[in-house]
Amino acid sequence: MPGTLASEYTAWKKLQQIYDEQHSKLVLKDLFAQDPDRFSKFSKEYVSKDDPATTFLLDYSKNLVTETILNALFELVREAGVEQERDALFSGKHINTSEDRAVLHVALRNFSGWKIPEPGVEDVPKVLDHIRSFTNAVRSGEWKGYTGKPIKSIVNIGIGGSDLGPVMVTEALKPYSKRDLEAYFVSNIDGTHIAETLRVCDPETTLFIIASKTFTTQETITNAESAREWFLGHAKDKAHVAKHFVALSTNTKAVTGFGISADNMFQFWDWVGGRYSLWSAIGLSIALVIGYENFEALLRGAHGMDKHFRETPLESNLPVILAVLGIWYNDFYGAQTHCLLPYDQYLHKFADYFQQGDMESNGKFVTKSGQRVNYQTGPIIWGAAGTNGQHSFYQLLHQGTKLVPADFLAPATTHNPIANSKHHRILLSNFFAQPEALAFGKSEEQVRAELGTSAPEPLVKSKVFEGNRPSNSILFPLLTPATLGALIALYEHKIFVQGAIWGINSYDQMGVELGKVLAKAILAQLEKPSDVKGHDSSTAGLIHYYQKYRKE
Ligand SMILES: O=P(O)(O)OC[C@H]1O[C@@H](O)[C@@H](O)[C@@H](O)[C@@H]1O
Repeated sequence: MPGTLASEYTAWKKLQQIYDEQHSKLVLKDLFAQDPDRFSKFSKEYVSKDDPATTFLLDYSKNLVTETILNALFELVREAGVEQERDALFSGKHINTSEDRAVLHVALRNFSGWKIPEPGVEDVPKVLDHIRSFTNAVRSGEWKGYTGKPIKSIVNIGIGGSDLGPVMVTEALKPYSKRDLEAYFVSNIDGTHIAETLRVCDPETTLFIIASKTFTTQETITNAESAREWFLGHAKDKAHVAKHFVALSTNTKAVTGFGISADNMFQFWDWVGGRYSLWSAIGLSIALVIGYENFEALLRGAHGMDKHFRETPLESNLPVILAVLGIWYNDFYGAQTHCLLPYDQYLHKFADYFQQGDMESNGKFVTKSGQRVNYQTGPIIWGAAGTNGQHSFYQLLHQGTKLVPADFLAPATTHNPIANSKHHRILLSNFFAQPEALAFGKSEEQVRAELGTSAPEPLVKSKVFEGNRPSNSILFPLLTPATLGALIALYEHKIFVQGAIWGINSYDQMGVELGKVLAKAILAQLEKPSDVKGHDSSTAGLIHYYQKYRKE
């Protein structure tokens, strides 16, 4: 319930007691040995009600849980009022309380006609139509640049939620992309990012997409201004901007002020959070790259998961299951991080994307009612595409001193079955082997048997894998737009459930503000040492050192 600290719930206290009494006895090897049905009990197949081809298997049997623990976790979900909060989300209640906003990314992919009484929702189909017609015009070559040539490159200029979703999805769905349309993404204020991008672009055939919800973000506006300057350096006439610059924003005034006409603006609304915005106009670059039909399939895939989340009882509700498992490790085992490990090169930006999705949503220490929490909230999200991670940080996952719960994701079939799918079989053998190794390890006896009795003791010890390290596995037939949509929505709703249990507002991002304000003040002081005022000696010392070397 809003206003209650999670640690005050009866179910939370019960979970603490269970943890204290049982955790040393929760050994995966034993749990599997004791119950031959463990896999079938603790795995679920998702099949979209709208499209049975959108399906995946979630195996959560390799977690340090029993039915009793899961039941206590579901009790926690009920006691925290997550179901009521979920209904509030879908009905457009202003659950982003600090900003007094609805949270309606689900309205951007609402193919069931759910009634959501929030201004702007009725305009969603109009914007989708705008995306469709513009995308078709650019992809067919009908949309021409200022010298009459079709568009060959698009440059999305945006940061955070206005960058990471399009980057992740266009990478993930590359097999569906128009290969003769190059897509670039410029986010960093570091001039290197825009400079290196412009170096390979031709002003006659490049379309700039300025993606910013607020249209005030310093990085994006500065990069957009530099892009416009570069463009006008070639095109000369300002009238040509209309053929080469479009904007994705909620802020019409700032967009037209920048010189982009309202006709070239794709609208969205303040109820779309930046990190939940790839489904909105922010997804224009995705639609351009994969085509409108595939973009819609992505949205439909997500909508299927919305339905599942809204309608499925807690015990079978996949986002809820992932959320409570996360809570169990984060709040009772004291795990600090959560690892996302897609065994799919196309998903190599998946962890980066959910780093913002999860950490900006749930990295909060006050509840919605302003109390300081006395428990851990959002985990640190990290990860890499398999098998690269195996040759890098998996050492710590297997033998380090930290508990790192992990999600493994993989497609059963590949878009690139080269060498008769030999690569893919090797990839998948690793996808199956790693969770097994993490869970069951290798005992000292096994090591001794392998090395023989004369093996030095330190060598034996160094080869032991304690095991008992938990993971989820998600296996899907093929990475299609709809499957990707379902997977993203799965994690979005997981984040929602966790935030609701912790009682925090998952939809504001106050923590990004202070640094921005300080940077603004410092920017005005960078010229002369005598301007540097009001800082601690460390910050002042750093600025003074910079000033010794600064060049125009
Ligand atoms: O889309 P705009 O408004 O440029 O914001 C871009 C990003 O800015 C950051 O400071 C965060 O607030 C993110 O949530 C947001 O996605």
